[in-house]
Amino acid sequence: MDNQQTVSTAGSVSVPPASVEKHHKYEFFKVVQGYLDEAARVIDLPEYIKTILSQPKNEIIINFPVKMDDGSIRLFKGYRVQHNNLLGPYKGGIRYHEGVSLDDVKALAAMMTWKCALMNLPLGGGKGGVKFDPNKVSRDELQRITRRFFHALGSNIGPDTDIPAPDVGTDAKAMAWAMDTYMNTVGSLFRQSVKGVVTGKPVACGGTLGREKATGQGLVYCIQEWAEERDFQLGGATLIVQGFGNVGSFTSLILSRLGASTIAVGDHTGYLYNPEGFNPHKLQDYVKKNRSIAGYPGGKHISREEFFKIKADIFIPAALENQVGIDEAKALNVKLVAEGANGPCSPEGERILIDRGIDILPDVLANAGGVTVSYYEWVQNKRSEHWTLEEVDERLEKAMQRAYREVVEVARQKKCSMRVAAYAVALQRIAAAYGERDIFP
Ligand SMILES: NC(=O)C1=CN([C@@H]2O[C@H](COP(=O)(O)OP(=O)(O)OC[C@H]3O[C@@H](n4cnc5c(N)ncnc54)[C@H](O)[C@@H]3O)[C@@H](O)[C@H]2O)C=CC1
Ligand SMILES: O=C(O)CCC(=O)C(=O)O
Repeated sequence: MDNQQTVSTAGSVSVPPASVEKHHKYEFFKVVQGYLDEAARVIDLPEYIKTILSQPKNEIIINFPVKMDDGSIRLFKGYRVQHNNLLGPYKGGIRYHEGVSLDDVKALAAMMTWKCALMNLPLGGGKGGVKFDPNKVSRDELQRITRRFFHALGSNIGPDTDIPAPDVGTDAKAMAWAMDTYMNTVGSLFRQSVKGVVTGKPVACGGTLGREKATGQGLVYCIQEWAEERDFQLGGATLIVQGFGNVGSFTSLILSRLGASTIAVGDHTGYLYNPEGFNPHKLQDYVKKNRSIAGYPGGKHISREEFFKIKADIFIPAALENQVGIDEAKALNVKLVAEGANGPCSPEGERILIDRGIDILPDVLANAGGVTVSYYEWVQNKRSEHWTLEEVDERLEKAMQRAYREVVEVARQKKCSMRVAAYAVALQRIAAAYGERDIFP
């Protein structure tokens, strides 16, 4: 295969040439590093640990060719960033999106390190992505892109090395292709069945019950904790939801069972408003068939600006990073922003929300249900077990409640934001592990 790989391993092996990435307008990795700095100050993190965590361990960039339906060969750029594996194998999703860049993937990989540590999972942080628009390729092309990418990743991933999962633009089907590719290449060398090389697989090929809805389910458990603390009734509450893919649609659906209604939704094609509330089942089915909310009957078309001004109780950002900047934060007319997406609020946006008294459930806590159930899937694969949905949900509920309460307690003690507190809890766990190892004798 005609693949080019650039692998850098901090402190050893090869140092890659200076990044050829175009300078990204929103420097997501810098933003995440800013939160790391803040949390490090709050807990007095030893400087050497901050130094180690300030860059990922490995940044893998792969240019790989794929045959398209018209017979042409197109070159794709894929990334896998392995941020830290102190607590366990690298873990994190694979994103297919036209905007994917090394900077984004680095930021998202670092966030996986904090998320797994916060949830007390024996996993580290990683993230991957391929830069293309999955809505503009056929199903067959999507399969060939996935198989070529995972073939090229080769033994850089593995059930005890680095375990990918779905993220924006990927789903259970993509994970089935990924697992099959791995099993027929690297896996076959060891003659081993290695289902645990990816999570978020279809249940029929080793996935767990409850993973598809897990991020939305975890977000709802978190929102329920917030509601209980505030004596806020979710029955009758109103939501606005940006992004109606996996996370947005399941959050809307699960909250509807608690009596909350989604009155506005938006995605990459536009925004819709329905003061009577959308039917989340019907809308989810429509999006599964049509790949977007475009053309869905029963809602009034509104602009993005109008969407952010709608009066509601809760805003669920479930699309991409940097969606709530200064203007959106000034416009939002809600009590709570529950971050389903990773990095939806810019630091400036967050500051304005806090000043306006709007609560924020930060991403590394709020959307950690996905990776937590991915961990359950990995454990089931290792033990050759099948857990019931009730067992998965019960464990997830307890895990989210524990993490929520821990973060609230640190935020109270240290008088810091929930986000900084979430980072602080994660960093304390990482610092304890580094401390015990005496890595610089
Ligand atoms: N899938 C998972 O288990 C987890 C996902 N997340 C995060 O949640 C967010 C959403 O992920 P998924 O639901 O998995 O992806 P998805 O691909 O299923 O859905 C993404 C949604 O965002 C919308 N979108 C894309 N660009 C947009 C734009 N410019 N403006 C408005 N909407 C736009 C899409 O139309 C789609 O509705 C991402 O930030 C992801 O990293 C976080 C934890 C786990
Ligand atoms: O389930 C996983 O391993 C990854 C989830 C993920 O990518 C995320 O939490 O952002």
